[in-house]
Amino acid sequence: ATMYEYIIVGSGSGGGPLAANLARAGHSVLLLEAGDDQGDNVNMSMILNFNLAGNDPTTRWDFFYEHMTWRTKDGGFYVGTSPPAGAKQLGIYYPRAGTLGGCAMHNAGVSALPQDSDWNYIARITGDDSWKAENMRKHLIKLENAEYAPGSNDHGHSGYLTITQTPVVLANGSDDRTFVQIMADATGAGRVSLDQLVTRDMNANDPNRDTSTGIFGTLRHSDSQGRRTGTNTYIRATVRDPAKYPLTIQLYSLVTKILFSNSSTTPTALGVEYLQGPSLYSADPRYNASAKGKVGQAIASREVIIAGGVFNSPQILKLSGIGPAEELKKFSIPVVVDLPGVGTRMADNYETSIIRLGSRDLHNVGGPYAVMLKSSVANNTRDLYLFCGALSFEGYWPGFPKDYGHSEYECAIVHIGPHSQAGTVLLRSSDPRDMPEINSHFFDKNADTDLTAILDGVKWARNAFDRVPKGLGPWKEVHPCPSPNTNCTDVEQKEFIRLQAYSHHATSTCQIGGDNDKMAVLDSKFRVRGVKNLRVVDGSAFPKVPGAFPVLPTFMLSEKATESILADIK
Ligand SMILES: Cc1cc2nc3c(=O)[nH]c(=O)nc-3n(C[C@H](O)[C@H](O)[C@H](O)COP(=O)(O)OP(=O)(O)OC[C@H]3O[C@@H](n4cnc5c(N)ncnc54)[C@H](O)[C@@H]3O)c2cc1C
Repeated sequence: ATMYEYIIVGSGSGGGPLAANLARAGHSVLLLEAGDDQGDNVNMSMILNFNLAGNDPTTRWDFFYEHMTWRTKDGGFYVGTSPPAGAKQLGIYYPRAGTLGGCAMHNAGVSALPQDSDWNYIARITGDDSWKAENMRKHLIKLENAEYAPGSNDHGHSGYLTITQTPVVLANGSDDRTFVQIMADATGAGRVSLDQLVTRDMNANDPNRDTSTGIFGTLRHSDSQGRRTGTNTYIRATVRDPAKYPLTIQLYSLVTKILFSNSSTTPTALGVEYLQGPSLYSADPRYNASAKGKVGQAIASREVIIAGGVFNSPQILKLSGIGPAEELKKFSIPVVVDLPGVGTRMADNYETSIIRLGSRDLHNVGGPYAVMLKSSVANNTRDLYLFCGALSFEGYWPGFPKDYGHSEYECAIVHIGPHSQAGTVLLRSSDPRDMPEINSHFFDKNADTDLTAILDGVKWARNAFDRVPKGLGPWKEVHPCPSPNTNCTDVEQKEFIRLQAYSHHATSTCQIGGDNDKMAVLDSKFRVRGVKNLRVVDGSAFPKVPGAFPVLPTFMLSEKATESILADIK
């Protein structure tokens, strides 16, 4: 097997930039990625094609949680709570991307900072002040190229992650202007101009940022031509010059386990074993059980870094003997370290939507724009992120989204910081090609408080919608209170939200935590507890889901890990 200084498993927003950064610092890196490179596929490369990207079989990894999506007898899909006879339950569809660049290649690209309190929480539980929000902004400045904020010293301008604001064109008399005006009035924006509102910087370096509410522009990791930036573009730019940057990318390589040396008292990661071949993971819609792949090994002289994402990083650790001993024994996996926290305490945002159909087609409606709110149960900071526009987004199922025609208008509502953090990723078998069993346990704790927050968002949007002038309205509500039943109760609406809530922001299955926390998987420098030369660097490392959207925080986490890893060499 060839030897590299670092082996990184997975090229998402955690692993991808880390591989590029370490190579740019002069270290030899092998980046192993199960998928292939679809960077030139326009579904992926153009950010506003994100719905096509999410459905593209060349990058899709299809995971399912408990309830909601069913396979019908005729081979189709049913989504809902009254499946037809004979349908087989699949669960909530939870898309991921198995491709060079990971989910940052098919996500909607919304790039929002987490709350400062999310960073400060990590500093508090670990005693490592380098995680404090005031110390994390430098990572944003290093990685971003904030095209939307030229000249601002609070933002970076030479990083790999170009961020732009999706324009909302407020032509006089357009329906967009009417909607934004209605929303502005509902937020009490007063005399602030609409153009100012739709370009407000949600990532401003403002001590009051997390308590500010109202309308903001939508930031995305793409350039002004709409081209997606981030993982794939940064990796490609780095590998283009192999003489300068010693980065090797090996695609179609599904890592099956970490190899350890037992020569010292602490197990030490030496390298990895993988299977080489296309579509070897069963979440891939092109998976063929009879194509087994070719076994290979790679050795790391310094470290192995796992960055397989929130479902795969805990699976890889467990398959390698790091996880709850009881579970590993069940599958006859020799225990390297009994770490009970691996694959537990999974966190997520909850998302729902209010969708309405106007009385006529909507004209010139673009967007979306963001509305940040504080619900009646918020603790001081804003806890709802709404994105509103002429769209219909009700969660995921293969083939999403449903098109309700040209009169559709929606506010999708993301709940920041829900209480429940009880999701699990459990092995189904010891076969690395099997998907793990995933259970979100949404609304497991303080459910009514979270449901109240989300319902506040629904009611706020409904109230705003009701202000539209005649001609645009009257509306027909698709949900949560389907017309003509405009009198549905809070209990009915909460039940709808509870059943229908979806998400795509799962984190925290290999959490950073304090030394006294038995469930902590990582220390504050991303090192896996109980072993040497092994770290996890991806969304699974967050102890809580960061803010309303995890991708920008994960890019920042990757910079933080770069700093920690390079510091350990000196
Ligand atoms: C449809 C969708 C829309 C989203 N929209 C947004 C948004 O607008 N804004 C936002 O902030 N967030 C959004 N997210 C979430 C966000 O994109 C993810 O949280 C983030 O990209 C996760 O990064 P990661 O590095 O943790 O993991 P991933 O991006 O999942 O990367 C993991 C990588 O590891 C590879 N891998 C896994 N197992 C193995 C193995 N055994 N061997 C080799 N390689 C392996 C995978 O192929 C993948 O490339 C969205 C997610 C989805 C699915």
